[in-house]
Amino acid sequence: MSCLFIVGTRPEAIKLAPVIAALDRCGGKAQICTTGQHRDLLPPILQEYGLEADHHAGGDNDYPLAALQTVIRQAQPAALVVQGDTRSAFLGAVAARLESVPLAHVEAGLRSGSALDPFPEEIFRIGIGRLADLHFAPTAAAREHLLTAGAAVGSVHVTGNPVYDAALSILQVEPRIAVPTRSILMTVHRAENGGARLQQIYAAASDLARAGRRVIYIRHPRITDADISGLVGVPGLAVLPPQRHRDFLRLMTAADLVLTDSGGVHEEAAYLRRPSLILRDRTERPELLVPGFSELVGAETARIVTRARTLLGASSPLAEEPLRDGRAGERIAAILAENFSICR
Ligand SMILES: CC(=O)N[C@@H]1[C@@H](OP(=O)(O)OP(=O)(O)OC[C@H]2O[C@@H](n3ccc(=O)[nH]c3=O)[C@H](O)[C@@H]2O)O[C@H](CO)[C@@H](O)[C@@H]1O
Repeated sequence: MSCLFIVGTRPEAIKLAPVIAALDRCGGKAQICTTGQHRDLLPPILQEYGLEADHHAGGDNDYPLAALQTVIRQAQPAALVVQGDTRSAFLGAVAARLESVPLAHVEAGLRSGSALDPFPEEIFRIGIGRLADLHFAPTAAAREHLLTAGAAVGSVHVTGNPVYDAALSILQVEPRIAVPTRSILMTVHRAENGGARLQQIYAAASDLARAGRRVIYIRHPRITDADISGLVGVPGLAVLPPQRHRDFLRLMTAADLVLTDSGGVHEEAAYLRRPSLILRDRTERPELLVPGFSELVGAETARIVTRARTLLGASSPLAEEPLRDGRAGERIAAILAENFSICR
């Protein structure tokens, strides 16, 4: 018997790679199904983690529900595994239910407190939470959210988040990038940070660069040339294409501050003990916020610049977290194996 993993985006690949590797170590079979969601970002990350797709549900269709159902019928898995809050994960969850295949959710139970922010991710998370049979919650708080929403006690397992396993393993691999010091590393791509908000964030980055900080902005495919036209020629500000995970984490390790609206990057900044400003109005990861070290700042230029100056180079007050031990993938794989007789 096998588990079928839906992997539509870069972060799903990063966070599921440790689970797939752990299943592999116990002799279990994992099948991987990609979708067309991150057409450009996904292949290099799969390659970096030594993963190969067994199935593809997508083509030109952005909403590949029927294609996912066809893949499930071909693959005949004992269970389907989705991760996080992407469109691929949500459609995978719906397809599993329509095909009467048990559904497991990795990174279950995160909640921002508003069904529409982050949009559309919170809708997808809540929806998957209603559909899943097994929930792998990264924290005790996530478990509580699931129980409050009516999940059965025995269906929720607090496992930690495999994002930390991935960081631990990929940082063992030799980087291929020159890493500047005294820098600010920035990523922005959430749907809610478009238009005027994006330009406010860019204005803050430009101010910090002009004041003598080296700002490294890693561009996401969602960002257009027109979006970044105002950043061209700003002294001290470099716009780089998406990086391999090992290189991106090296840039983060050397940075004095991380500016981001990405949930995964927020988690990694906490893990690597780098101060961070979260360019959002809400987060589903409140446990990572610490005044003076990791703060929610929204998208207003003056506030970002002021808080950045305060947090630059701050040292970490975070305690060691028992579940950030690089073994979340193992814990999840063991529960999958036990429930679905996957491992020999
Ligand atoms: C609302 C929200 O926050 N939802 C999240 C969303 O993911 P995200 O917003 O965290 O996604 P991104 O920012 O695209 O990826 C981040 C990963 O990419 C790596 N990276 C980055 C730049 C680069 O040049 N090279 C890299 O390797 C980086 O280190 C990190 O690991 O969906 C996930 C899946 O369901 C969820 O888990 C997660 O809650």
